[in-house]
Amino acid sequence: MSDIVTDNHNGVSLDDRRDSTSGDPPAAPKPAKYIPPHLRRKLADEQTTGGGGGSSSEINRDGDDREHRGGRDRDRDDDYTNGYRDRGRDNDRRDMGGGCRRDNDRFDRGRDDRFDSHDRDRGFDRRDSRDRDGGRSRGFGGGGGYGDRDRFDRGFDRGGGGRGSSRVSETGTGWDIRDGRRYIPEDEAELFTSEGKMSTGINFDKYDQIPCEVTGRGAGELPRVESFQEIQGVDALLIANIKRVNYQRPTPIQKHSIPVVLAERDLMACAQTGSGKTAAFLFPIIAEMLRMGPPPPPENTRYNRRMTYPVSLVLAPTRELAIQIFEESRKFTYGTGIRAVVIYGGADVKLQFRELERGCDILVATPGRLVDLMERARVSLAMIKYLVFDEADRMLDMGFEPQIRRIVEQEDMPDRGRQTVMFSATFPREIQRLAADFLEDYIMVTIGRVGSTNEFIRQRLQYAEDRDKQRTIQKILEDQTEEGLSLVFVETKRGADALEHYLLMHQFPATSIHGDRSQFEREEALRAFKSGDCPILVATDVAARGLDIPNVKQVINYDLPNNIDDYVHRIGRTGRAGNTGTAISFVNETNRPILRDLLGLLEEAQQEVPSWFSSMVNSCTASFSKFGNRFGGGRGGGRGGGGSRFGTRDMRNFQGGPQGRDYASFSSNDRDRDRDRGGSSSRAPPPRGYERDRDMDRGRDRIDDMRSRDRDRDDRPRGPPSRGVGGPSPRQSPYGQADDTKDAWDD
Ligand SMILES: Nc1ncnc2c1ncn2[C@@H]1O[C@H](COP(=O)(O)OP(=O)(O)OP(=O)(O)O)[C@@H](O)[C@H]1O
Repeated sequence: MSDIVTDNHNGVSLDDRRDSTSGDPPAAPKPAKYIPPHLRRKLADEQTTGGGGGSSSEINRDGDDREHRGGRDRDRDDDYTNGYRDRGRDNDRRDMGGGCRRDNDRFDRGRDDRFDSHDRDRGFDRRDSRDRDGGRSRGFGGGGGYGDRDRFDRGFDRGGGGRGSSRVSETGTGWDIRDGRRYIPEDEAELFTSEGKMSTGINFDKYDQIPCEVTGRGAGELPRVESFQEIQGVDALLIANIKRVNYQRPTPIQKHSIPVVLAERDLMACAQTGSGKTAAFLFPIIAEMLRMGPPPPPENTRYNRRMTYPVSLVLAPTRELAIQIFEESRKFTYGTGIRAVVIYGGADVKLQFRELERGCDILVATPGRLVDLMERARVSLAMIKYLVFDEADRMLDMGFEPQIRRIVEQEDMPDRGRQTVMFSATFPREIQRLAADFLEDYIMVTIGRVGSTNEFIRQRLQYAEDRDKQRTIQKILEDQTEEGLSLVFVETKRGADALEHYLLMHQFPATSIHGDRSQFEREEALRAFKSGDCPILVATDVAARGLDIPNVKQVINYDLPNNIDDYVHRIGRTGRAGNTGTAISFVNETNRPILRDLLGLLEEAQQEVPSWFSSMVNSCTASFSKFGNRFGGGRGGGRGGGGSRFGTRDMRNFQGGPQGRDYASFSSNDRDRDRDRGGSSSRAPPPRGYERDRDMDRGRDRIDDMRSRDRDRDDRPRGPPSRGVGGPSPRQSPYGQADDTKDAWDD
């Protein structure tokens, strides 16, 4: 196929043009003819039947169209000769001259050098990684079942760039001319700036020691990837971007998830905080988008210029997380022509309209704003091929389930041919139920125990009555010797304002982020925190999930959350990408709902458990132990005791459901690839016991809801009032010995 691409249709092949650049702009002004993916097969057929000339002329005709067109398109080209776009183009030229871009060059014949002898030994063949024919040329050597794909079956690539497909694709991918859009190259230096970038820590290699489990039909046959470069069929542009972000090798969640998505399977993936889940879904999705090329314009509909048809949709619970995923998408799609857009509430909707109108292939959205724009007929989900739920449990927690169900089930999103993936560090049971509705015959990848914390975070407890907390945090911040950022979590918005004020009054450079602050203020607070201008950020749970901020050295739970999953996510803002960090939690009797789970979590992570805390847990939780883990278990996680009972695993394996016959389990420990016994490819029926669990969970949800209903929207004080003057000093626990009188639960 590459022969066809580089065939000389007008005297200058793309190879010639790019190889001859060596940093200089191409000498020949006459454009080389890019053959859109959808025409290549046709051209190949015609060439083999002696009709190559015809095709050639067809391509030339396209080229002539371009040369002779006037009006709007000509204006478009003129745009590229000045200002910002000119700068972007210079970047492109510079890139083409050497460095990454040389590697990156789509038609660089030296690209196979990437497949070193090691790769060859491992049985990876040296096929053209840019083979856009898809079809049967893919695979991991060992056979991951990739070879049966045919993009033509899936309706992609028949129309190439859609409207405007007669234009020449500058990136060579066809995405940059999808929908007749104008391609505006990103500024590489700005995008890949090392400022504020997370570097991997000393523990990065330890991720490989964490046990993993892969379950689901055919789990044992899925390969795992050891390096990004060895994956066949991945576009060199994407590999170059992986180099730019300086990812040397995949993390375990990436090793196991990437092949699942590439194999067109639905996926539920769970791995510890900061272990690289974002790239675990972005990388394979973008790889697939590049391989498939842009889809044709929607059929049987009058094309609505103002309507956007993204191919991938990433849903995230909070605005800041959506922005972060969008920024990552921009990096991974750099130079590919694929356009990512982010939409979220609280921001100017007109600006978001404009961004969408410039073209949108990957849409990152918060559910509320997405529904809003769908109602305004600005976004259609009719062409969604990849659907990602990041931190899906948090979306449910925030009450977004109706919006999510509407987006997935009641609008125009295709049910067939769609791939759905869910990622989180915690997977309470209600999210596994949602998965049963949205995911089809999915693979579940679990790295470590679901909902566990990593051992790089040193977890400490500090007994503090509510009335003593301000003094306690002041002392901690004063005693802090290590440089770095401190993230302080509080329960309510009012509490955030109050603590920020207190800290500022005591000369601590603090800022805050919560739901009552304007979007501008939220983004500004994050910027000041990341840059170190305000190294103390007081936050509600809006900052608990997903945020990846380098140099956060300590997380302080000024108010502990009500459930252990939130605790896991909060402390996961430190100790990321193999770095170390500290989490300090203020504890007192009002934290009863989480105490037992917290004890189990600390023991599991081999953290020091102060004896006063063990006593307190026994004392505070004894009287309601008869309710089992009513409040424990992280919204249904069923923890309540520690050890191996912790966590929610693949429900299909636990409920005596179909898995006994149909589902396989692959674990990094036993590597038993023979356990897959075949199985149906239809949606998994609800496991036995599902209805009963649902009822139990509904009850539990109601209780949790009552306790945590919109902690970020509701300023009601939580828990009993603090004791009067004369209580224990801030740094002293009353639990020197077990106190059996403190066991009443006054819910
Ligand atoms: N293969 C890799 N090599 C080096 N760094 C990586 C790799 N993958 C991800 N990272 C970096 O690790 C950090 C954490 O990644 P990411 O934010 O995706 O974690 P996460 O698992 O989604 O965390 P959370 O559960 O908190 O959302 C990021 O700074 C990311 O750039």
